[in-house]
Amino acid sequence: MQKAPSTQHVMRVSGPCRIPIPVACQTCYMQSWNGQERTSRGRLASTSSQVCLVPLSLKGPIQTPTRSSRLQATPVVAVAAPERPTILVTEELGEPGIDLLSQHGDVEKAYDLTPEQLCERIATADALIIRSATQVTKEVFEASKGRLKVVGRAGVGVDNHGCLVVNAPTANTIAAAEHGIALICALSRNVAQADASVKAGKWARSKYVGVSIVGKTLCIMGFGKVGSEVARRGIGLGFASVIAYDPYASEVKAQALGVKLVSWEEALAQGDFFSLHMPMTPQTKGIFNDDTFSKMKRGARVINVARGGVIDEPALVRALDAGIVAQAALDVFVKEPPPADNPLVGREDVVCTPHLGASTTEAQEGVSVEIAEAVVSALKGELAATAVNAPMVPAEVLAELQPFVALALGLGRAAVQLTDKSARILKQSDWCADDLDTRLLRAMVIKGILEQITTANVNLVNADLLAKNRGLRIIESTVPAEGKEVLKSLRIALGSSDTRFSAALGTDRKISVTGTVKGAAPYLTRIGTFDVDLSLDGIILLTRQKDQPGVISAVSTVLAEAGVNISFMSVSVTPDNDAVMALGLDMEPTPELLAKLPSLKGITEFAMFSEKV
Ligand SMILES: NC(=O)c1ccc[n+]([C@@H]2O[C@H](COP(=O)([O-])OP(=O)(O)OC[C@H]3O[C@@H](n4cnc5c(N)ncnc54)[C@H](O)[C@@H]3O)[C@@H](O)[C@H]2O)c1
Ligand SMILES: O=C(O)[C@H](O)COP(=O)(O)O
Repeated sequence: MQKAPSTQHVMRVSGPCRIPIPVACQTCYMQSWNGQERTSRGRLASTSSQVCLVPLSLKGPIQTPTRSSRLQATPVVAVAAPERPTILVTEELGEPGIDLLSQHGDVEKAYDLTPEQLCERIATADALIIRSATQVTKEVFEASKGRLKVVGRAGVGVDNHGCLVVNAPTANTIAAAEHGIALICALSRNVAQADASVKAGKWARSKYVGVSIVGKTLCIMGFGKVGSEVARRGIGLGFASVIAYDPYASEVKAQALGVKLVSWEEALAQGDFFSLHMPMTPQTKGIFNDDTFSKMKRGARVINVARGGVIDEPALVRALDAGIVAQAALDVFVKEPPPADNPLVGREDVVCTPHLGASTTEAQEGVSVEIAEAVVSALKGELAATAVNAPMVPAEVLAELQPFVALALGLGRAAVQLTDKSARILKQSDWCADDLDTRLLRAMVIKGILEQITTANVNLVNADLLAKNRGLRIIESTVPAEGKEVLKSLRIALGSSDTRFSAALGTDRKISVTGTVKGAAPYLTRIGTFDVDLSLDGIILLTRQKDQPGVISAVSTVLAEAGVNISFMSVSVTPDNDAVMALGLDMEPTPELLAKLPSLKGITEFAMFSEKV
């Protein structure tokens, strides 16, 4: 790809920085590698925004994307970090990824394991990195006995194991699209068959007369990352028209690329070359069946670089035999590798490759880094942008919720340190309750509560399950607030008769703490019925006293004598002279110091909690 002479198109890096993933230009949707410079350690470097490198000649008509088309859904998850995790890699991974993983944990490469061997090895692994040949079954999760925290790549039904699954969703997009194009060309000109024939000593020129692409219609089935890149390249190849079927695709994106979105029936009736790019789901399983093939033009060509299971293989054999499908090119199969008796493999009218879509040097380097960064970030307890078994939160919403993540965690920690029972979360928001997807915040509240009373790693995947297992009932409600903010405040109420600080009881007799975000920092604004104003950071000492002269100085003197510095203070007084004082301390007071507090004049109770866990 050459540098465009002049363009204002800007590439936005949606993943964490420094991952060499292809990113889409926000204006023309062209994907390019986000960074071509190598750092001194050989890694690809990138910046968070850069100029689109796509030559203008390759760009489709330009449309301004809508707000929704710009929103990228981002799954977010945090898991707790083991000190030096063991990372088991069961399939070949690029060296840049291995290097990165080795900086954060002990990497064990163990290729070609049998399912039984995988179950044995998994018992000592905190993270597992796989490619498509490794099946992570229920047995594998059971054999891990809860030690496995994250699987890098893919998995089904793992939510109940509380194990996060992350993948590398973008780094092989271009490679797969290029393979699709390679197969279209190979198919139309019989490249593979002719090559085999020459190598077998033949010179069969008339046998391998091909068909031209010019004047034909390329039909993209599944207009996602790979599909749209095949479409763009298809236009460059000279197809007369490129159409796409994808019930969920953006019209704006299609228009920008010069692709016409059509119905299922129209697609089948109009396509000459069908390039399949939909994921394997219950809806797409065997979607290319007898009925589908019967609706195609006679002599259609089918290219599958997606998943073998979207084609009903016996139906494709019948369609080839009937001449409805003239040729097929298959990179993927229902069972991989295909068994020797798979009738498709031996046919002259079918070109096969062994699941090579992602197999370019560049893509594998990119994938290795993308997955390594995702696994390391998950193990470090950071928000994992490529989690696949976690709720999707649009990037824009995530940006607005982000400051509330620390608040939710802090309030959960604060509330449970004042008691420990079931929780009620009240959100004050200007957003309609249905629009406010706050599963992330709920998970953080649960994490704040549970991490003090269990050793379990709480994350977005397992939070609800762990809460349920601990008998922690979470009730959420939202009250309207004025303004445009996504959230104004959060109130956590814990139902308990077992109160360590009775001033924290609200009018509903529940331990309650309320907070907000000020300048991106979490603040506690109310404890029980007392208004406070303190940053949720570090060690906090709460005292309750009669509002009378000398109490504040007595407490500060005791602290000062022990060398404990007060970083901030907030005092709230009710009309009947009941007062709560909140003090931020630079260091944790000793038990001896705390024992002196009840004897100080006016102090009726105190509690201390830490926001450093
Ligand atoms: N052969 C390889 O080595 C290789 C490499 C990369 C990706 N893949 C596969 O290619 C496929 C596409 O990957 P991607 O990264 O573009 O995914 P993607 O999620 O970006 O795109 C998939 C698209 O399919 C659409 N879709 C979903 N259900 C559909 C349906 N019933 N009919 C039509 N369209 C439907 C979605 O709306 C989406 O736009 C996946 O199956 C992926 O596993 C294979
Ligand atoms: O799903 C994918 O990313 C592709 O099918 C590539 O699979 P591979 O990593 O096993 O080549």
